[in-house]
Amino acid sequence: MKAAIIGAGNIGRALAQGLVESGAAVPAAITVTRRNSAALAEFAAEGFITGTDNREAVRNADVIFLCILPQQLNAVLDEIAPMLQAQRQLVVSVVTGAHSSDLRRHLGDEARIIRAMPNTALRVKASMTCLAASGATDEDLRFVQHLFGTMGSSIVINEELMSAATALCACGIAFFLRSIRAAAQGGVEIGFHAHDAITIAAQTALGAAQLLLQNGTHPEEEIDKVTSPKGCTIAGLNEMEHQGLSSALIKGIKLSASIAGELYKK
Ligand SMILES: NC(=O)c1ccc[n+]([C@@H]2O[C@H](COP(=O)([O-])OP(=O)(O)OC[C@H]3O[C@@H](n4cnc5c(N)ncnc54)[C@H](OP(=O)(O)O)[C@@H]3O)[C@@H](O)[C@H]2O)c1
Ligand code: PRO
Repeated sequence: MKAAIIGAGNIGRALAQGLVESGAAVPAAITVTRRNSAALAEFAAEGFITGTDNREAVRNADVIFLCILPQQLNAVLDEIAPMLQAQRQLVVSVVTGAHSSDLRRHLGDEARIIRAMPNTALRVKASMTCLAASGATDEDLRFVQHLFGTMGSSIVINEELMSAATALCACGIAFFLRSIRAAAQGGVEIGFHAHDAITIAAQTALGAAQLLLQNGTHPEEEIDKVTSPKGCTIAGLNEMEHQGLSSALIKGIKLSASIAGELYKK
C-alpha cells in the first residue's frame, strides 16, 4: 500500500507511526505533508517521504488519509480534487465534523470515502477506531477495517454516530488519561512518588479495561467483585459519586459530542 497522510500533526503522526509499527506499510511507502517543512524533518529522518505539495503526495498514493483540522479541510479538498482518481484511490478522512457529503461536494460523486475516528493510541497499536463508509466498496471497507484493526480495534458504525464516536473514542482517550492523572495525584497524597503513582494507576486502568474486553462483563459486575461489605472500595466509590464522578463524565462526553458536530461549520 502506498499512502499519503495529508496533515502530519498529532493524529497524522500517530497514524504514520501506527502504520509502520503494525507492518501495514514501510516508511518509504508513506508520504506525509504539512505546510511547515521544518516540522517534517523528523519524519524524513525516519524514512518517510515528506513534502509540502499535497497534489504530488496524492498523485502517488493508493490511500489518502486526510488528517487536517476541520477549518483546514475545504482548502485541501479543493487542492487535491483535480488529482483524485476515484477508480484507483481511496480517501480516508479522520476530520471531525465533516460529513462524507461535505467531502463529496469537493471531490465529486465518484469518490470512494471512508470516515475514520481513531485515537492517538494508534501509535501503540491500541486505538479504538470507528469507521463509516460512503461510496466505498465492501472490499474498501474490509481493507480499512483490517488496516485499523492492526493498530487496535475497529468497528463499523452509522455515519450519523460519527460525532458521538469522536467524543467517546477520539476525545475519550484524553478523558481516561485525565482520570489516570487524577488517580495518580491521589496516590501521591497517600504516599507514592509521582512516577510510581502513575505506573500503578495506568496499569490498574489497563487491567480494568482488559477485564471488560476479555470477559465481556459489565463494569458494575466487576465492581461488585471489588467492593467488600463495609469496605474501603465502596467508601471511596460512593464519595466519588457524591462528588459527581459519573455525572461529570456523562456531561463532558455529551458536550464534546455536540461540539464535534459543529466544528466543520465554524
Ligand atoms: N488529535 C486527535 O487525537 C484526533 C483524533 C481523531 C481525529 N482527529 C481529527 O484529526 C484532524 C487533525 O487533528 P490533529 O489533532 O492532528 O491536528 P493538528 O495537530 O493541528 O494537525 C493538523 C496538521 O495539518 C497540517 N496542515 C494544515 N493545513 C495543511 C495543508 N493545507 N496541507 C497539509 N497539511 C496541512 C498542519 O501543519 P502545518 O500548519 O505545518 O501545515 C498540522 O500539522 C482534526 O480534524 C481532528 O478533529 C484528531
Ligand atoms: N481531537 C480533536 C478535537 O479535540 C477531535 C478528537 C480528538 O477537536
